[in-house]
Amino acid sequence: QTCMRTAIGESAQCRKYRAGGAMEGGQSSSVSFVSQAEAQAVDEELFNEYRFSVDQLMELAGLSCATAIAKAYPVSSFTSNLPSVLVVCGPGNNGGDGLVCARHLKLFGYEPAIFYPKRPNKPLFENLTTQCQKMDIPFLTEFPNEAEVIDGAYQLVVDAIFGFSFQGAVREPFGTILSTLKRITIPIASVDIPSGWDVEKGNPDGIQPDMLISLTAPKQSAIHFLGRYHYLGGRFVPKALEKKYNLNLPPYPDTECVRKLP
Ligand SMILES: [K+]
Repeated sequence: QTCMRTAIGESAQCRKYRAGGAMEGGQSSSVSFVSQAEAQAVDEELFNEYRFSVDQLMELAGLSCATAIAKAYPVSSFTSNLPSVLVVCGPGNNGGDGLVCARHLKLFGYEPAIFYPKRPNKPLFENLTTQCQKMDIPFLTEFPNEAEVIDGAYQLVVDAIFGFSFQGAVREPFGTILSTLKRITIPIASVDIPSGWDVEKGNPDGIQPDMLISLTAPKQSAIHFLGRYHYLGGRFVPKALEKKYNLNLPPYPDTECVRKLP
């Protein structure tokens, strides 16, 4: 199957929205909202056919997240000198994006702290962890389970718990973490997908982030995103791959690694 979108047929139209207006020749450009299977197929192809390494794409993904956060919540917009950001990292690559994002946030002048309860036993994640430690980014040993404590200590939470491979009921310790994150009042910026949301259907009872950074292409659940800032990041998709999956990615401005979506 060369293009899974073909199998989705007409209904795919419902999952597209206007992002870039009309293209040359009168054809409209609208970014596609991809299914979980499509997101995984694009991911596999980037690694297996296009020969990218996970480290490469994770670096660009995490940098995109930090860049989008800096655009939506500039350091100068906070009253405290160093805006503190709690970055919650999950057990897969979404968590890896969170580690990279934290490192870039630190370089951008934020004061990140990381909670990383389930660490994969792989050099990639160990190296990302060491890089953060050596940049004096603290790792919390316990999650503050009172919403008020988080509200008092931080200005923003980065949700890098689950991405497009999330499935089924949330297992601990992430169930407790997500139920606390539902009660905080400071904004949440979600990496790729609001954690705990079904990748396609969303989750009306889940966390409601203020910001979503869709990586590669928005997933179908992004239709249910009601926050203020929706950004597209991960400017690494080769044109042929974009065409094969009819991603219809809107153009990024000049050399930017992110762009705002309506
Ligand atoms: K996430």
